[in-house]
Amino acid sequence: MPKFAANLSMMFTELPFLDRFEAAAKAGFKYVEYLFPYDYPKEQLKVKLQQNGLQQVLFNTAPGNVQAGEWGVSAIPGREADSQRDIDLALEYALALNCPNVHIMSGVVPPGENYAKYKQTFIDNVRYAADKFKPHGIKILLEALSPQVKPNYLTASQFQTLELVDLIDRDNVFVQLDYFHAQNVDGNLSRLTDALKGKFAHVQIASVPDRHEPDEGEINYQHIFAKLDEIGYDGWVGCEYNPRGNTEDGLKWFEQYK
Ligand SMILES: O=C(O)C(=O)[C@H](O)CO
Ligand SMILES: [Mg+2]
Repeated sequence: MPKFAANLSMMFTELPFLDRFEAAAKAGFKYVEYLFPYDYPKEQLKVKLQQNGLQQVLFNTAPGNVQAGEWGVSAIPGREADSQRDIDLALEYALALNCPNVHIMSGVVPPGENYAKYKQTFIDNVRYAADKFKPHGIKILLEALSPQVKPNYLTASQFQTLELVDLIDRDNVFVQLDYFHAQNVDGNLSRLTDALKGKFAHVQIASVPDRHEPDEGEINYQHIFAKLDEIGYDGWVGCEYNPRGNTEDGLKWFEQYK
């Protein structure tokens, strides 16, 4: 049975961020993920996790200057120092929060820029991170984002991310398989899951096309969850969706998995 993690950046947004931990625990979650921890001291987040009996399973490196259109800097040529600073900070948080996975955000490649240069910059920066995280047993995750959500992100297809994982060639670097983006770009989700078997170490879910609860839309998540069990996937499944309304009211799909 999948181990579900509440995504506190998207779920329970009726509440201030720090109150979402308790809400997730009360709703029956044992695991949480969220985009960025950096607005809060790590000690404060650690207490929230402990108080509510939760394990943090994922967060991301810092996004850079979001107002200026950045969504990660690790692929941007000339920003290597910023990338390494973000990676070092992520490692500090991961150690303090005992978090087993960190997603390294690549960034956007503006049209007309030299794609190969961005790709190589990302490969170099992820290798830096992989070697720093390895002694601590922390996995690095790379994600493809569909153009509907983030146009011109370094990778849109799961297969582009898989190629990067192979080129980076470090045994603690994996694909973060977000089925919402995968359905938008690649489709054929059962075969895709087989093709990525052993190469992904975290999953995220949401309905397509509306990115709501996994009980509507064009993806049959009952089938996907059975597929993940069938291939022996033992990582977490992050609920990275925008609730249709009140978060708790939308959690009927989760009843059978508590
Ligand atoms: O947007 C997503 O799907 C994510 O998982 C990232 O963490 C942020 O882009
Ligand atoms: Mg995702």
